[in-house]
Amino acid sequence: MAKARVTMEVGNDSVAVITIFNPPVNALAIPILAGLKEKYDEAMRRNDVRAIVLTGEGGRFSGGFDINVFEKVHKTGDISLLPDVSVDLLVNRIEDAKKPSVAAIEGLALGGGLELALGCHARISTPKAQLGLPELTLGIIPGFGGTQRLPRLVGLKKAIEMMLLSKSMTSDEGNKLGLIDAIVCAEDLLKVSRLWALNIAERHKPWTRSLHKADKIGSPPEALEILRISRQQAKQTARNMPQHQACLDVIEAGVLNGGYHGVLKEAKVFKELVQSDTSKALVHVFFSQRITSKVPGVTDVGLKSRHVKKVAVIGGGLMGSGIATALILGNFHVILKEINAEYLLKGMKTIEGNVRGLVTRGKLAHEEAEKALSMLKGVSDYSEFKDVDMVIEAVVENVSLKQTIFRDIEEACPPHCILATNTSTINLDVIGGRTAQHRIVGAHFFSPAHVMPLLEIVRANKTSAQVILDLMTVGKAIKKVPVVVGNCTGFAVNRTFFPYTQAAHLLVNLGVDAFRIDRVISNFGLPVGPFQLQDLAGYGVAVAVKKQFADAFHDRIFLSPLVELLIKSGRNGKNNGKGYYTYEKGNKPKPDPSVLPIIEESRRLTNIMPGGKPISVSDEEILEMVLFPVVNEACRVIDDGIVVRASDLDIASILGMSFPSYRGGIVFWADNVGPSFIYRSLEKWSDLYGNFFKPSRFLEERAAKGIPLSAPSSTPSASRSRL
Ligand SMILES: C[C@H](O)CC(=O)SCCNC(=O)CCNC(=O)[C@H](O)C(C)(C)COP(=O)(O)OP(=O)(O)OC[C@H]1O[C@@H](n2cnc3c(N)ncnc32)[C@H](O)[C@@H]1OP(=O)(O)O
Repeated sequence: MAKARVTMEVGNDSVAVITIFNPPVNALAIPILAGLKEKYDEAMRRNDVRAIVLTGEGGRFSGGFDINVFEKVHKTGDISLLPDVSVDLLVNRIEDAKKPSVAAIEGLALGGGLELALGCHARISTPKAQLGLPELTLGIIPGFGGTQRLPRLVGLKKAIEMMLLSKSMTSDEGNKLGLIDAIVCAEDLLKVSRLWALNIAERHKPWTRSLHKADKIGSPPEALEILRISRQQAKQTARNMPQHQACLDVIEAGVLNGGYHGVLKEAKVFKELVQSDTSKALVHVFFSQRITSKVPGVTDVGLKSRHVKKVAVIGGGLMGSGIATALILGNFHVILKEINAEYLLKGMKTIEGNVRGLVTRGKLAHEEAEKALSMLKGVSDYSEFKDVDMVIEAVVENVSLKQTIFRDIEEACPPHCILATNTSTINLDVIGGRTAQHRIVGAHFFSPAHVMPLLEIVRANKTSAQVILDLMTVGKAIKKVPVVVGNCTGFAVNRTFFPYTQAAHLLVNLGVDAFRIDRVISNFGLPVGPFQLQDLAGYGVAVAVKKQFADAFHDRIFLSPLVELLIKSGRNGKNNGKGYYTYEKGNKPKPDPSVLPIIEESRRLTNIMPGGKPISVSDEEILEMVLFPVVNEACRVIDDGIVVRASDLDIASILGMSFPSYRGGIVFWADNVGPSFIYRSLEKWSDLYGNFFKPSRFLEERAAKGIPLSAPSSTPSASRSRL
């Protein structure tokens, strides 16, 4: 690969074009920043340069500061690896220079990339460029002056929204708000930018130093009110994360004491946050998410994905209609099959509702919705299956029904057609039976399928690499993050998190309050606790899943009768408005005290409270007793080779189970807590409360040797891997 560099060319018009070259996103790596300083110094020195145009090679301005540097800081603890850019380059060399700069933006300008552009005296962009400051998603704040200059260009409210929600804007919107001075086609970008730069030099166009602008941030009382409201909102939406409040503090410093003061404070806070646990976790997530698309034996063997145009979805229930929605939104022709006209109509209506709901919430344009719906066709037999490229079966979790369907579709579909099942727990080898095994694959979506970002792609013994690659491509096209996993009961995510609900039930039967457990877990950062989650999923799912796991992992199951007792008493969770909580339209779910006698009945039946008395545990112990068994199962999943690498399980836990991303995922979090502590705790509880807590061999080994759970195994993976 060509070396990262910054070039400068001076034209006959006396404009120096400084270009960043660091594919694929022109990240601002240390040598790039050094190159920029050097070229700016040269441009200032040279008498034949009157103005500067700053741009990026290859259709992208810049994706921001090189995130690899943060990773290095996290690994070494050496904060001096971060260069001084904000004052040294942005303020001194660009903004306060005696020659004007114009940013010529194509494709994207994100993070430090946009901040470079903000330091310039004008910005010209191509249509549809993506402009944003997504630093908070990395646990940090903008560090090259973005917290100060963006509010001064687009207004405080908009800038706060862009930074706190990491929401980018298009050049069109930027143009309306004052971030972008002109929009031109890519062919004209440099020509117009050069002229613009010269016009600034000749004072025909304004020489704007955005750090010194004050007209868009309002009076201090107005600004402080906006900041107060934003702080309140961030308290609700960004619990347990320091960067949101820190960002608002830094903005406030600039509002009250001037932009330059704000820049200095920003630089200080930026460095502190880079060293925070949140940043370590979120940078880990950034790279781990990208590495999921590298699957040994699939993406490194020279295969090209085949073109999938038409997909059949079997089953128009909650999952099937969600999957069909995601597919039509991704521009795939979809055939939805149901067993009769009534069910079909219901499925089609759900899909329509999903799509129109996006329009109502402003997430989809009306025309896009109409186009998506035109890609959908409902059928009640297999006659239309003769030219489909992929089938995704999404019927109820019934083994014999699924086996029949797979026999039928093998006959009805063309030989190249991929045969996928959306089962969430059933072993693929059981479903497929004698079906052409190389074509069978698991396409495990998470509910609601058109919203949740994870697609677990399950590779059975004989699934071909081509089929995996094709499904990965389809997954990406419908904006999912595909994670390829091996075949076993529950696959990677549900298997890992099965002990989560089990542990919660065990604790309740030991006398701990169910609502307290839910509170502890949601304070930790999961959106809802295990009992509310059970309410949301419906108890039918809980019963079916328990059976699957009891069959597969009988050595570590806790059989609580509680869900069956709830069903017997006429409860079915959110579905019928009655679960552990009560559900009324427009109100938050409320703990239902009338569930307590049912819980008592369960305790009486299991009779596991030591001495018949509830155990006494702290909130911290509750958290550990629920999550350490999950870590324990994660260890088995890693040890069995169900995931390619431990970090895949981090991404799967975040995107499939809503494990808080700022804790880095289940394995990353466990390594932070310490395998040895987790091992000792599980061992203690297994002595007290039984086999459910028994530490796995993998955890025991790692704890004894002091090796992180995420470290690659020394055993050759080929002997163990199910992938
Ligand atoms: C001081 C400053 O305020 C601090 C900062 O600037 S922090 C950085 C802020 N910028 C960001 O957060 C943007 C991060 N990047 C992205 O969102 C996306 O990569 C993108 C929208 C730029 C491109 O997306 P897409 O085309 O799908 O490509 P994607 O697969 O994500 O990335 C391509 C490669 O570029 C790398 N990359 C992307 N942005 C990078 C960055 N800022 N630094 C280092 N590497 C980066 C990715 O790791 C990936 O590497 P790989 O091919 O080895 O896996």
